[in-house]
Amino acid sequence: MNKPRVLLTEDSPSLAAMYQAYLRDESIQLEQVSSGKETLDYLERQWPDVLLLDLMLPDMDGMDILQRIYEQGLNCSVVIITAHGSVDKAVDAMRFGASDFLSKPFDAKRLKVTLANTLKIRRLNQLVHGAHEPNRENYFDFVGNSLSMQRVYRVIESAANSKATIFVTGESGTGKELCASAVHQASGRKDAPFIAINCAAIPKDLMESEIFGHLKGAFTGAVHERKGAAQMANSGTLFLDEICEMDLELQSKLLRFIQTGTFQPVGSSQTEKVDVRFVCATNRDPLEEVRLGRFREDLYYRLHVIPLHLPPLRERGDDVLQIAQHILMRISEEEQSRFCSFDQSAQQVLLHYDWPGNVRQLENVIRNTVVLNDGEQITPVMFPAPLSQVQPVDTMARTLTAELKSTESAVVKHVDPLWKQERRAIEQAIDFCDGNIPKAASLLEVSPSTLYRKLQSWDN
Ligand SMILES: Nc1ncnc2c1ncn2[C@@H]1O[C@H](COP(=O)(O)OP(=O)(O)OP(=O)(O)O)[C@@H](O)[C@H]1O
Repeated sequence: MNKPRVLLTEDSPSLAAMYQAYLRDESIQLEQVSSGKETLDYLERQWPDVLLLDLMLPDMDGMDILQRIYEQGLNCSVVIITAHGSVDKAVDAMRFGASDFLSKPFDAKRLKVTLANTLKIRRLNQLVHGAHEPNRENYFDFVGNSLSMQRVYRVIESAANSKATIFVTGESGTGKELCASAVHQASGRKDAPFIAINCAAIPKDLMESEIFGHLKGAFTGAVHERKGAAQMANSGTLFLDEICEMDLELQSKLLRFIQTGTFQPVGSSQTEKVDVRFVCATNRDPLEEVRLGRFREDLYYRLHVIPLHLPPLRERGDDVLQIAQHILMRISEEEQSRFCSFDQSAQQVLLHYDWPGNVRQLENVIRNTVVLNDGEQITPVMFPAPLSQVQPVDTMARTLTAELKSTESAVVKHVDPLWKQERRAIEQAIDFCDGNIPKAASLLEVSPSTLYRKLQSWDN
């Protein structure tokens, strides 16, 4: 299990060092920042489980930070640190959702107990919240109510309203773009544009202009000024699919854009600023790509704020049937076909196939079946290969039972006498040892003379 993440906002270096020393042995990931701006920057990128927030900051009032967390509904518990005796402030802070407060000066024990209590209450709240969370049959365009997908829906739901980047991983065809679109639709940005860019599909030379736009005449063929995805996604969400395929040079420009929100269209010396929420996705292992030098480490850490893994279809249990039915109805309508269900055996095939291409492959299989066949109910023979070669489980069970029965009857009907079985075993051992009788005898754990004697008796 991941250790809880705790952010300490304390501008005094000596106090920060002292609190860090107090918490050195706790099982937490502790990070520290020194100003209000650093805290807000951090919260844009990720949420700590607990924020230990000093209210007296050099550049802003800690209450403003607390208020922002409260208004944005960020899922982060806040313990405020107040100057000695400022009880009113503490009361105000509790009104804005602070979980607890620490009045300076406090000792190690007080800090540890407060933090432990806050984490405990947080865990309990999550449990209670989880228990009351409805199990969703669908979520935006997702179909499926498996446990693994409930977790995905929950992460999208809680992260949607923050600006933190969501990094979606998962095999090809698992619904990563669907996920990005759900994040957008669940967020306060839903009325602004959702712009998706596939970093693998656009030629390297055009990618920069695709993201940042270009001025007229910026390069050969740039006959008109053109807006890029960054400008089009202003106030909305920018989805960067297959992010690991992006050229390294462009990765550094993207990093700058993410850090500052500013960029220059190709051919322009003017800087533009936009407000964009990023979601990115890859079907590769991003850390492995970092290790291989194909994905910038700093960009990885900038983007990998809220990781979200989409499980492959084969790990979603019965979801495959619900998704298949949903897709069948859609495709039947598009193709004006009469198909409206799968028979029992076809359902068994769908459930037991491995789906290496996930939902996209399922879609292709269903379209192929609907287009090339006619009827109301899909049966296994209608499926294209390799599905048509998958034996439905009931057929598999019947075959297995038949095989077992034939083996049983073979045992019952053809029991060889012991001397025959012994002879067969000895002959096999001698064969195995290329006629070397002492060796065969040693494998059979008898003396060579026993073998010679038996061989002689069979000759007679
Ligand atoms: N749970 C689901 N319910 C219904 N349809 C789904 C589901 N998951 C994926 N799909 C559909 O499957 C297809 C593939 O989904 P999507 O393009 O989002 O996958 P992807 O992971 O982004 O693929 P790739 O890695 O190849 O880019 C889409 O048509 C999408 O609508």
